[in-house]
Amino acid sequence: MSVPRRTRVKICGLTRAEDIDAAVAAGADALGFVLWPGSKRAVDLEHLAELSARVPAFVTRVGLFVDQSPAFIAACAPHLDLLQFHGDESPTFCAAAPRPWIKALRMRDGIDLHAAAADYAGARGLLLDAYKPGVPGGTGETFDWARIPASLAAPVILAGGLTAANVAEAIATVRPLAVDVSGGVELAPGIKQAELIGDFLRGVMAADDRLRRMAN
Ligand SMILES: O=C(O)c1ccccc1NCC(=O)[C@H](O)[C@H](O)COP(=O)(O)O
Repeated sequence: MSVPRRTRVKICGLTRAEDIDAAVAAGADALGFVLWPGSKRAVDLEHLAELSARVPAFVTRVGLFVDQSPAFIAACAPHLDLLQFHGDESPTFCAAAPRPWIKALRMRDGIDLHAAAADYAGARGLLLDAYKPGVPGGTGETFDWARIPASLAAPVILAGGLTAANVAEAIATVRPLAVDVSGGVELAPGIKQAELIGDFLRGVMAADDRLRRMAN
């Protein structure tokens, strides 16, 4: 009988060395750095280089962009392992990326996830996030996880308003490849709290353990 895989965890919106250390120590699989200057969690290229150098092997460094130039993305790429396109980037734009990439899709009413999965077939995953008009991401809001079809032909990274309190239900509902959190583990935008990060990772591990017990 197959054993449910471990749910991967991305901690996003990191701006401080101590928060990188806390996320790595808690067992995060990926760390997200927001390169979009309109975010309160944004880092610039120089800061990215400094923070990226602190990330150990086997932890994925994710750079997050919103409709930014290929030249800027190329300048950031040496410090990143994975690109997250969080704007209206076309499949052609994404396919030209200098690194493996994931596409963020904001769950606005009427979105056709099957069509999007076909359009962005080159993505290493689809990050499904809450939709809030005028706010590209980091909303701190959830969406109806039941809207995600189990048959979606793409690895799902679930995002949007996740916390230690709701992540188990999110995993049981969606059974995503990974979960992504930003606001749910911070005291203020870009300022993470180690205890909240630990609580979140423990919530993910408890959810996975429960699914394993159910499978046996
Ligand atoms: O985090 C931001 O400030 C942000 C700004 C603009 C585009 C995307 C942004 N974050 C993308 C992420 O991957 C977040 O982790 C995701 O939206 C979930 O955020 P939250 O609801 O706060 O957990």
